[in-house]
Amino acid sequence: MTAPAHPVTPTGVAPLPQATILGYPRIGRRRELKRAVEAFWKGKISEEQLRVTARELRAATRARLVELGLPATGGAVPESFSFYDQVLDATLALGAIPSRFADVAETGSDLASYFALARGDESHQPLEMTKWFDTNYHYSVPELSAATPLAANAAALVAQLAEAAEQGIESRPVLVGPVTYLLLAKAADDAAEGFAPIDRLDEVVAVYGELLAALAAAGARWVQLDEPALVSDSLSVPRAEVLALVERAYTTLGAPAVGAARPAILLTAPYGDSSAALTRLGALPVEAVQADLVRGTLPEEALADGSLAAAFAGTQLVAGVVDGRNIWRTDLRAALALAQRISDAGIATVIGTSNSLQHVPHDVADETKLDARLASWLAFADQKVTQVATLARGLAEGAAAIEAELADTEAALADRAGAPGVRDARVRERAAAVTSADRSRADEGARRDAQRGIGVPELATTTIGSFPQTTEIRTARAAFVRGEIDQAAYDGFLREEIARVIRLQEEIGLDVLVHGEAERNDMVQYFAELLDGFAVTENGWVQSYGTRATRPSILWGDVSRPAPMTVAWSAYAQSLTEKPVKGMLTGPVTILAWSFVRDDQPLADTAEQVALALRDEIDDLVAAGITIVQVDEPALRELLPLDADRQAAYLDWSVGSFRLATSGAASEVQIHTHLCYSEFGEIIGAVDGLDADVTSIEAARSRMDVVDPLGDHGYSRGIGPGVYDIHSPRVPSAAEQEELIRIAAARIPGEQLWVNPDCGLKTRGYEETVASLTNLVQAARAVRGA
Ligand code: MET
Ligand SMILES: [Zn+2]
Repeated sequence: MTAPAHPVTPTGVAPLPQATILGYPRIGRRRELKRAVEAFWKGKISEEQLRVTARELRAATRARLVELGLPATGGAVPESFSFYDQVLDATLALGAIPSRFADVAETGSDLASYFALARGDESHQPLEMTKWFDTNYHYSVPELSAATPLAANAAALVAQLAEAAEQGIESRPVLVGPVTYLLLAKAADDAAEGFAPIDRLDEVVAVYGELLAALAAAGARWVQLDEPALVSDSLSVPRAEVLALVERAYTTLGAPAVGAARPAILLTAPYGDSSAALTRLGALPVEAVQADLVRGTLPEEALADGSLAAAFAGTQLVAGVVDGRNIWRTDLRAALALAQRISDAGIATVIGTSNSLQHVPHDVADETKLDARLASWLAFADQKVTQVATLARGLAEGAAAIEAELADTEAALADRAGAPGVRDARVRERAAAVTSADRSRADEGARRDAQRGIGVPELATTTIGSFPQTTEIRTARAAFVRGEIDQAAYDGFLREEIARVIRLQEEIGLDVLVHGEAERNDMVQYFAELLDGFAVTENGWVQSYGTRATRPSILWGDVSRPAPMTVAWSAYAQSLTEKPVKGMLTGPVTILAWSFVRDDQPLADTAEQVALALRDEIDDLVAAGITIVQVDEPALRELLPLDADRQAAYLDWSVGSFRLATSGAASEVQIHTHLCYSEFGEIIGAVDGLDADVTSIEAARSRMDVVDPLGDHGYSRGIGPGVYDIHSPRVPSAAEQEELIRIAAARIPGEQLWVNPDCGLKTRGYEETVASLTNLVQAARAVRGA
């Protein structure tokens, strides 16, 4: 026999089964992984013990997925485990250890270097962390230069495949794809001027080729490569170019060198609309392509004229019809109809999720305290897997085969639509009556004059709101939640805490004080618990980064405010001091961004309802003697759609909701807002559009970089660029903070400039906080005196 004339492609590999998901939560149903990893960091368990826990968790996940209906063989079960972060996993698989970590890589075990990259150590700053697409998940940013080593390391992926095989499961390894990996990476500090990580695409693709060969040798039938870069207009290269890069990478990966083998490739495009690219993706030499059909749409024309089917000849299309970003039961009939249309066009169709289920909690069944009726409308990860399996059966055997499930979901959806609280006539009438006058305040000059009475000096010093959340605060809250102390005792504790924080700020000499937010477990959940229309979960944890998880609230109904939420605390704080105390609220966009939000009406409508509740809260704060109110919108940038076409509409409603919340305030009331990041180039117009009297932003790490664009934009109201980086326990000296104030003062007039930290202080300890704020006040005084 002669050598094959063409590369060994996986022709003949069994197609992907008709049901799959892109990934599954990996922190464990009771956050087992978090506990094990943190115990390992503290030296309480050994590396081997941690590895055992991780292995058990992975085994339990695979078994659960099969139990829920994914086929055990054929690659339907994804390997989506990560000790910390999937982008960091790719960094290790590529051996792309930044040069500044070379010493760690030489000495430690793989796992030790992994965590050193993630968290840093005495001699290394950790990799930077930033938000993953438009989610609230944060990944570890790869750092590359032309010299960063690259060497395939498939050991972890191969080991997982073998574990699965031992369980009798043929699983599918998952990796962030090469184009997305490089577009999310940043140039290392030691990289040459002008170097961009994507310059190394061909080399990186070669390493992916080696990884695929190793997986094929270990018996993998399928591999999943995630390329969400395909749906984003917010990357360093235009979207059309991303597609061209993907074509270049996968043309190479799809046709390996003569004689080399690879698993079948599932290329995914989660988190957005890939419809414009789908025909070209189908034509690539890969065996399956996933499209997010929740956020995205189908290319209808190409579907109708047969060109989509032609491109997908020999390629399966994984229809992401089950929403991996939200917790609602899928409308199964609509999802089936959508998948059926693809299948009817002659395309081999697989039912899938829109993205990895890592963004939703494990299981509705773990919620014992949730209202049973609300629970019946929900689907967490496990329920979504079942839905995927059900839809696959419907697609294979016809709708009649799943009629009971279709009817059951329909009944739940109908029940939800008509349930009390989902639509509240009073809330709707009020929202319908909103006019543009409700979104505007007097002009800023008039406001400035009216606010002189508050008595704020030039270069006024303040903080962002929260003071350290001490163990005593957490202990008291936990005791209250468990019913061990009563409301009166808990309130008394909080009043003492507020009094202490006010005294402390007076001693330090700050100009505008805060009450410290000790009563808040979380800046969104606190409001969710007090507003109608929200529910909170017991075990609905979702990974935010590394071992950190949050429990987003569920916004299920029309939102209204049964009673004031913050007034008693703010009024009490104000009663203790002559200085102004800022009222402190979380804005509508941030409340939506950090909750699971109803999917039966536009986000814009929901934001209006939240805004109206906040508007009433501001009225009540002002009536209680508060003269400054801060409405935090740290998530304004995060919710910006990845799709450029949708950005203007988003900015319009998000700014509109903030203005609706704040414009009821008389000119004498000073409205502040806070955004905790500095890259707001694309949204600077929107930040201006909020029309807040004062905006505080993060700026210390970038050394006030943001001040110039603000000046260029002609920003004319108050601005507080942070001079104290609260992300580390380090105490910035007065001289250092003074220098930053001077950089800003060179560009921004003193009466516009505020002096404050980058963000809230809740994660800091008291000792460092007091020292840093004392230096901050001293720095401001030095600049004022000059
Ligand atoms: C993530 S922004 C935090 C703002 C809030 N007021 C705080 O100080 O904690
Ligand atoms: Zn912040």
